[in-house]
Amino acid sequence: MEIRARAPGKIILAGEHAVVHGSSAVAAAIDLYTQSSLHLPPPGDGGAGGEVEVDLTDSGLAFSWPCSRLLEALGETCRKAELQAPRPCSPEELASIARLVELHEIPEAKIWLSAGLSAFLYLYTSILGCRPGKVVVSSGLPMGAGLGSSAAFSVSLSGALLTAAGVVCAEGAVDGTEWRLLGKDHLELVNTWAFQGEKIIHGKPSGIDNAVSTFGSMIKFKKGELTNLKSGNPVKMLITDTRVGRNTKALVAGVSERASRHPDAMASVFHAVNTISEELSSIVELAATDEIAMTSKEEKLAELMEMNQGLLQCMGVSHSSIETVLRSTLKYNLVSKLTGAGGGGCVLTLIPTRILLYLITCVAFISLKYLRSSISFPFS
Ligand SMILES: Nc1ncnc2c1ncn2[C@@H]1O[C@H](COP(=O)(O)OP(=O)(O)O)[C@@H](O)[C@H]1O
Ligand SMILES: C[C@@](O)(CCOP(=O)(O)O)CC(=O)O
Ligand SMILES: [Mg+2]
Repeated sequence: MEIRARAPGKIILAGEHAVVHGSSAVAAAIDLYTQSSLHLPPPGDGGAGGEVEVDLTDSGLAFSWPCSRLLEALGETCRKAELQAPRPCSPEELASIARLVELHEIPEAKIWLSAGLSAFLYLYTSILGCRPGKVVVSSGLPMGAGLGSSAAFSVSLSGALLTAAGVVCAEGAVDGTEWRLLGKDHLELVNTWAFQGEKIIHGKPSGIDNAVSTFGSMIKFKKGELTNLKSGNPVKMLITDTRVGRNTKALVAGVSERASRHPDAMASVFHAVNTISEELSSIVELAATDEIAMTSKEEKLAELMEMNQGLLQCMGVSHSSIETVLRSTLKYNLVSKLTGAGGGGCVLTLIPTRILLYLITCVAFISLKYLRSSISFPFS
């Protein structure tokens, strides 16, 4: 039996980090996905002699554990958890999982994979028990770059595993693709499991990344509550990857440490971010029908993004590579902000309609010129 599930990455338009401390944030799914393909041998095949395998195709590494070894190390977990209400991974269980991951020598340059492997082992053994099987993971998302690869990994894995366990199943088709969607209740369950995976990778996630990866579209998120945002006119964003690697867990912990050193100052910063996210989400929802409204909507969005970036600098999560992108885009009067945990990773630049119209006019002018010269050429 083979089950395939995919989940998208995301951008955060406003509110990263502050959302961990209770502020609102706004995020949107993007069309880059992580896909998990689960292969299960027929029941009875492999048995106690079988293995649990994971093939991480993007990093070119594969790992496996004999089922008997997993059963010995995890005991209770391997008797399968209550699937409708996942329990958090206890520190003892996480330590046992970490020891299982350490059985493999992961190259130093790819040691960051160990958090993903721990999340994999937790999700697999909690949902399917110590049953043999193989998962092949592939992704179009850069890892550790702020586009939510950790959440897309946990969501796609949870989707495939819960489908195999028979507790969720796909319903309607996604327009124009070979993919089918899960119903609302099933998505809720996938989201709850994926959050447990994110906790293993991030330490203290807000839940926004797994929520937007599970439910898609554009959302406002505050203290676990999700509101779908209906955006009349889509805004265009350029995503620049600084290619500076960083780790969300460390950056989130750094902000919490700063908050405990300066509780009042940081509470004001988080409050300001909350106001920005609230205003941004209401602007997104304003149905812009004509050109003037769209322009003023973009101007407001740009200003809010600029203010949010300033507050992210206050939190200590910007980086010289991010500042370079900010300066470069500012030369063209374009506003940018980091997205995700910062410290490197990706930067968003709002591309206003005026620029798009300008580009379209340029392309039209060039093709017109080209047309003229190609027509006139034989006569000249
Ligand atoms: N396709 C994948 N295969 C294995 N691990 C993954 C994959 N995608 C994400 N991860 C795990 O998630 C981590 C990156 O998550 P994080 O630091 O939160 O950055 P982001 O979510 O912005 O990409 C990786 O170091 C790895 O442990
Ligand atoms: C910094 C944070 O707000 C977003 C992290 O996103 P990413 O892992 O950098 O894609 C953390 C969180 O909300 O869990
Ligand atoms: Mg992440």
